[in-house]
Amino acid sequence: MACVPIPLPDADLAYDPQWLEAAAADRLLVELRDGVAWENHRVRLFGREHPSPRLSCWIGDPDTAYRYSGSLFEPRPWPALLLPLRDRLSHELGVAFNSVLANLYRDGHDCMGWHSDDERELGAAPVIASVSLGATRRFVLKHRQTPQKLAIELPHGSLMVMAGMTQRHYRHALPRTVKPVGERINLTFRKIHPL
Ligand SMILES: O=C(O)CCC(=O)C(=O)O
Ligand SMILES: [Fe+2]
Repeated sequence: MACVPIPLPDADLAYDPQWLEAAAADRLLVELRDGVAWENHRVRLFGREHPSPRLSCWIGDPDTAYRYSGSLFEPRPWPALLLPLRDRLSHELGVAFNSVLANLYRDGHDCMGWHSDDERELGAAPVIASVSLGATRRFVLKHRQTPQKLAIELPHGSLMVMAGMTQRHYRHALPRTVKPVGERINLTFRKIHPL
């Protein structure tokens, strides 16, 4: 299966429901869950710090420190198992990805609130390649100015690419769910331009 465009005004989205073969996705899920130094990053909301409702790890080349939600994250070195993934994405998308934010959603309570990946160090029109593993969760996008919305279920082994003006015009989120869902790991590969 190859990436197909998802039509959405003012956005540039492509999606492959089965970018990874099932066996490769299974292995990656287990190895990342057990091998990544998961941390509970703190996020600032209305001037107050809170533990974020998920576990995370910022991974990348040594010059990819990332300022996010009021904190500066120094990258952890690349685990060997992510290198073939990074190289395949860089090749397929023509982007020299140098970092990845890994998130672990332990169950349906874990989530990510509305945001755009529009930090200055990502540049004006970032390509963000999002690989999902484990439980299927709903990913939602909402236009900043119009009622335009999109919801898509991201299954095990899928790839969602956000490019062009997507971050400028849309926010996205991974909502909480009351359905009983298992663990999910999401990897968002990025290219940081050191400032
Ligand atoms: O978990 C997801 O699918 C979204 C993650 C995300 O938006 C991010 O890491 O910036
Ligand atoms: Fe994001």
